[in-house]
Amino acid sequence: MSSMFKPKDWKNIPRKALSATEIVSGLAKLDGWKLDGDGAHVAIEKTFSFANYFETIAFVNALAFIAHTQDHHPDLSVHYNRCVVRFNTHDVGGLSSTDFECARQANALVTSPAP
Ligand SMILES: C[C@H](O)[C@H](O)[C@H]1CNC2=NC(N)=NC(=O)C2=N1
Repeated sequence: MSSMFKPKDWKNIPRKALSATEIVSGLAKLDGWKLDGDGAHVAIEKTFSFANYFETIAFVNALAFIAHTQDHHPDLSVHYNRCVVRFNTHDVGGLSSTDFECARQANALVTSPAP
């Protein structure tokens, strides 16, 4: 299997739930993401908008690639011209740095690089 498809192996990487302070400072660095829910169901969420269904599904496919390589899977709500993306880490019963890293990568999919 080529390394580009190799999922991250979390077995020997300790993960912890972020504190409220860490969550607030993480969100401040992420365009368009907000906090939703609480307790073990707390999540970060963003609605990505597109011109049509084709663009929406192209985004979903690119996001699936990120989810696979990170071995971290968002909840998705897919509509004609938008996709609501929610990350949380069920392994820690809250939010971890992986949620923020995946959210950063999701944003990068729709952000054009500086000229
Ligand atoms: C064993 C496997 O790596 C874990 O269960 C991964 C899979 N994908 C996951 N996805 C999300 N969103 N949260 C997790 O805690 C999580 N854990």
